[in-house]
Amino acid sequence: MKRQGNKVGVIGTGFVGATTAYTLTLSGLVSDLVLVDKDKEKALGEAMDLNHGAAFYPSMNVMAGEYSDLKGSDVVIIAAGANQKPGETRMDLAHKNAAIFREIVPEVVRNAPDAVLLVVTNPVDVLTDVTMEVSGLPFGRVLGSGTVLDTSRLRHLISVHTHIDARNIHTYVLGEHGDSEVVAMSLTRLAGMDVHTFCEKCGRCDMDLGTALADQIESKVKNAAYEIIARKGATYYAVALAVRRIVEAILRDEKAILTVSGPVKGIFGMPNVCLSLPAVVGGEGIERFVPVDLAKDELEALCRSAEAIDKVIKSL
Ligand SMILES: NC(=O)C1=CN([C@@H]2O[C@H](COP(=O)(O)OP(=O)(O)OC[C@H]3O[C@@H](n4cnc5c(N)ncnc54)[C@H](O)[C@@H]3O)[C@@H](O)[C@H]2O)C=CC1
Ligand SMILES: CC(=O)C(=O)O
Repeated sequence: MKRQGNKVGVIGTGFVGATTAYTLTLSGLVSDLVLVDKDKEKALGEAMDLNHGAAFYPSMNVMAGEYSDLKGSDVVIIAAGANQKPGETRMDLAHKNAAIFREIVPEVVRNAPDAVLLVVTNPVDVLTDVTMEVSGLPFGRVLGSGTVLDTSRLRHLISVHTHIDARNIHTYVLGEHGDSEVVAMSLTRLAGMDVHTFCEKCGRCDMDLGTALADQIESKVKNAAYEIIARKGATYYAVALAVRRIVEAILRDEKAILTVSGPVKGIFGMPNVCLSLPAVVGGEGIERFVPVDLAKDELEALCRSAEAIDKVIKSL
């Protein structure tokens, strides 16, 4: 009998995987959620805890399982592997997490050959590349959460300074989800206006978004993960919400524009790596990237970001 509704798998039920599972239970998007972790007791404990809230969220089956339980999944989220310790960069995780992905991805594809694979583990761009290579899936069916989180951080910070709802701020962080990412201030729009025009016309902001403030915001976006990890050891709430949003765009075939990570071969003369550009996301994952007009310095920074990712991929 055909299953009614959507089935999602989460591989890795640490801080990120478990919090993502929690956001999905609240979302009403999913009918079947399967949690897989090499630590089976951890996955089982998370499934039990989520099931005990079943009286308070829309009906769904949550189970801890094996890879074979992923059969029929529409989306499989991979959040397994090492996270950053204070002082570590995301790229420092590349070798150990690539080795983990070479174990996980064949199991996922064997059991859920029709699923869209959504990579969250860091370094997310490098591992999206590894997942594409190991899975052999076509363009779009493998995507990384990329800079959807960073873009949300940027929208929040602009919101704080302009007193405008973050959901009404259009802006993008592009490139690597990591140290070389590009805060594309030139693309920022509020009510159709660039930030300077908006601040001039609005007159109610406590500060104009001038260059000094834009630099401060850029630095805060880039250092956000380090700041949080130094204080509480890991980041997970905002990324889980970002992943929930990507899953929503896929399951509802939304054609939403999101800065997910995927292969950018042929765009701006960049090497063929995975990184984030605004992309149209629907039922089959990434449908296409949207060409954007960047300022010259942003385009140069984006190309440097692609080269930084390429260097790490070539070192694997
Ligand atoms: N893309 C993004 O925006 C973000 C990515 N992350 C990344 O997500 C990843 C997970 O972070 P946390 O949940 O904080 O780590 P964590 O250490 O809390 O959880 C990792 C989980 O992966 C499991 N695992 C390890 N090897 C496995 C394998 N071979 N098969 C199945 N499960 C396995 C572990 O048992 C553990 O439960 C890290 O790489 C982290 O850097 C974290 C925040 C944001
Ligand atoms: C850990 C990480 O990648 C982040 O919070 O951005």
